[in-house]
Amino acid sequence: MISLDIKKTLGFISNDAIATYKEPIHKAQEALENGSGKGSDFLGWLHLASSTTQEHLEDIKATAQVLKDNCDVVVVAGIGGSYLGARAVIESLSNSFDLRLENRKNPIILYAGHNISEDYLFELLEFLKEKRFGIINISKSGTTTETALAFRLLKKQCEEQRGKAIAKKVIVAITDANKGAARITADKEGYKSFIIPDNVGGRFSVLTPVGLLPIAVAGFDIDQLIAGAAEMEKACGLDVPFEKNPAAIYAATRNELYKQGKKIEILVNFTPKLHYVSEWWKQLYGESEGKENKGIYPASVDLTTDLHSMGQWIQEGERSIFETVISVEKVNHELRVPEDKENLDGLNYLAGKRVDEVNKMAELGTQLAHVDGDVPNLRIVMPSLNERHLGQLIYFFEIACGISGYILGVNPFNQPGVEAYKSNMFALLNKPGYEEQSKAIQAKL
Ligand SMILES: O=P(O)(O)OC[C@H]1O[C@H](O)[C@H](O)[C@@H](O)[C@@H]1O
Repeated sequence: MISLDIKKTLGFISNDAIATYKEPIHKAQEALENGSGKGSDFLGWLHLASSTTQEHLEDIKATAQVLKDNCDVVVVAGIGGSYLGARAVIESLSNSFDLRLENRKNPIILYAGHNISEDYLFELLEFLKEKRFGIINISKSGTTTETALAFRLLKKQCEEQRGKAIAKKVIVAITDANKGAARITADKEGYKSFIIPDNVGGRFSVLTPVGLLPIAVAGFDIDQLIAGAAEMEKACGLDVPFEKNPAAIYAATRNELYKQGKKIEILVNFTPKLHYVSEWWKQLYGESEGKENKGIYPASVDLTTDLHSMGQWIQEGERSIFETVISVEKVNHELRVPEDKENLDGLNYLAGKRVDEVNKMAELGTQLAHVDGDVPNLRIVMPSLNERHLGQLIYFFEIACGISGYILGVNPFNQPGVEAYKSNMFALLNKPGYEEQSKAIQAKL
């Protein structure tokens, strides 16, 4: 089971200060459970894992099998909550050189619809030429421009390359039950489709087919992922005492640090496999808390890589940061530093040691240095990187986010600010219906 260690924050905030959150956090938890808080239309994620049926998982696995049988490459088209969760799990569990592996059992997973780069899309379509590829088109609203644009291009190429009949088999839609262009297209074309429940917002949707289908196509165990999340649901339940509830302690600690002027939380890992877990986490916390002119700014670094770029700032820059380190206890492979007779590099003092031992000492040394540099450190310990622990981590962050947002006093389940760039873009592109905004924006240029 993953666990949380906040000892290295206690030189900055006191246990007593954390204890003052006991009552408000209990109230926040009750509000989540009873649906009496802000944004209560979007609490479908709260008991999603424990209420997921085997039948639902089998349906997803069967669809994944169709894609596996018929595709060498599957493109996941989606943005924000419609791709980050899947990518976080897939990249955590995949071989670091997955794209280069031959004799594959599972399709290569590629991503699109998360940018509007012409070069990216051109090069993707070039790569897909003559490949047996399929598409998972993911959009809760079914109207997101980035995703719709990529899907239009991908669908055309898939149909031209593989024929309409096969295209219909290898294109799957994950979207709203009734609304949006993605739903209309899926129904008209007869694609297999999955529904994103109304009451699950994009950034909380990784344990719906949004995350589960791509993860299953990539060959990972979605039963274990859901089982892990359900375990964490129990560990963070309303009946668990405050001191024993990791999500409550995380929410309390980060809110207290924020109150003490620590405005930026940096999520830290020591393995590049977790890079997209940080990207997923940034959306989860950024969109949930960053509103009404408040909210901790969620940032991330990959270490030790970024110690050689951002390390200086973290050690000695403005003291407005704290870190949450995700520490993986046991790595999956064993590699020891070889003895070298000449020892030209002076590394013989490490001979015989596991590479991970070196990494762990880098981690410990970094933590101590940063704490000495006045950067409070939280530590989330993952026993190992597998589906079960990732499921636990996902739910831990989700429930802590709901609680934390309520403590902050915001609605953690909306994202009104995201619309501003969209309406400007539509106005600039003269989208029908935006005539007034088009005129107004032209006057600003
Ligand atoms: O799933 P979609 O409706 O396409 O939305 C994709 C993403 O973009 C939106 O603008 C929101 O800010 C995100 O919360 C969402 O995850």
